[in-house]
Amino acid sequence: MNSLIEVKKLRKSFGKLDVLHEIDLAVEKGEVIAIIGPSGSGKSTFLRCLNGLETPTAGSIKIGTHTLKFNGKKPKDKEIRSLRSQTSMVFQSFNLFPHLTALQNVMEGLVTVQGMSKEAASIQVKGLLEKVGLSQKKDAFPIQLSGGQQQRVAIARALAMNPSVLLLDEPTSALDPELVGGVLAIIRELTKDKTQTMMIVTHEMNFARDVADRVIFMDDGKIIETGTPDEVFGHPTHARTKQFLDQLYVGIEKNLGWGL
Ligand SMILES: Nc1ncnc2c1ncn2[C@@H]1O[C@H](COP(=O)(O)OP(=O)(O)OP(=O)(O)O)[C@@H](O)[C@H]1O
Repeated sequence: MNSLIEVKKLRKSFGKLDVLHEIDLAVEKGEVIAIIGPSGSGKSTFLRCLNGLETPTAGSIKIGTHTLKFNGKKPKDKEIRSLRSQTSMVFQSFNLFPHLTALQNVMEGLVTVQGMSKEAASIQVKGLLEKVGLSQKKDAFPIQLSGGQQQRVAIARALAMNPSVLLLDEPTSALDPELVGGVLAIIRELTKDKTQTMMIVTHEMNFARDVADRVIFMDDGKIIETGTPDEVFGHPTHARTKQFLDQLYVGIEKNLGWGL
């Protein structure tokens, strides 16, 4: 079958540090994938490779009809742009432009990357601010918004580009605990119509269990186990997955707040 995303033998090293080891993965259109795993296992690096923020050392990435092969050399700007045009990323730390309002932040890519007029862009994105519950805040600057509201603007901004795949890198990790639920609720809503392909790196296990079609457990730069949420959380087959989940459960028993 022709999958929307096909990653083959993807490797990434930073100098002598091998961070991703031959990752193979196919993702179907409309699939919601949650990527879990210990700190430093390469989850963010993997997402960053998918949208061209990091250049893989070897392997290939196909998204839609574009395939990029990596051989240690810097890819052409045109090739990177082709990856970027199909992916939008939501970062842990929002990364909004401080001098632009919420509405202007959401419009920015349409105007500067896609060359749309400001009038047309503002009409197109108004519905998106509504979707993330922020139409009342369209003229607010990031500093006037809570972290949760800023992240919701960042989600609207990512959606504005109409990406083939939405990449979310620990979207609630930088938020105060009371703001996490609101942002997760927005993402949960987005997963409901099963049209937007999404890959979400998260430490929120309950959330992953709820929204994902498939959970991927990464450790040490490899995909160790993949399956439905019930399979991975309920009946993990690999010892490392079990150990990781057991550690989380011990964390909860000690009330360390792992978001389960
Ligand atoms: N730009 C970089 N230069 C050098 N090493 C890096 C760079 N980015 C990441 N690394 C290293 O790559 C490894 C994987 O990091 P990565 O952030 O992908 O892990 P992660 O699973 O997302 O971790 P976390 O859950 O803590 O965010 C780590 O050892 C990290 O220090």
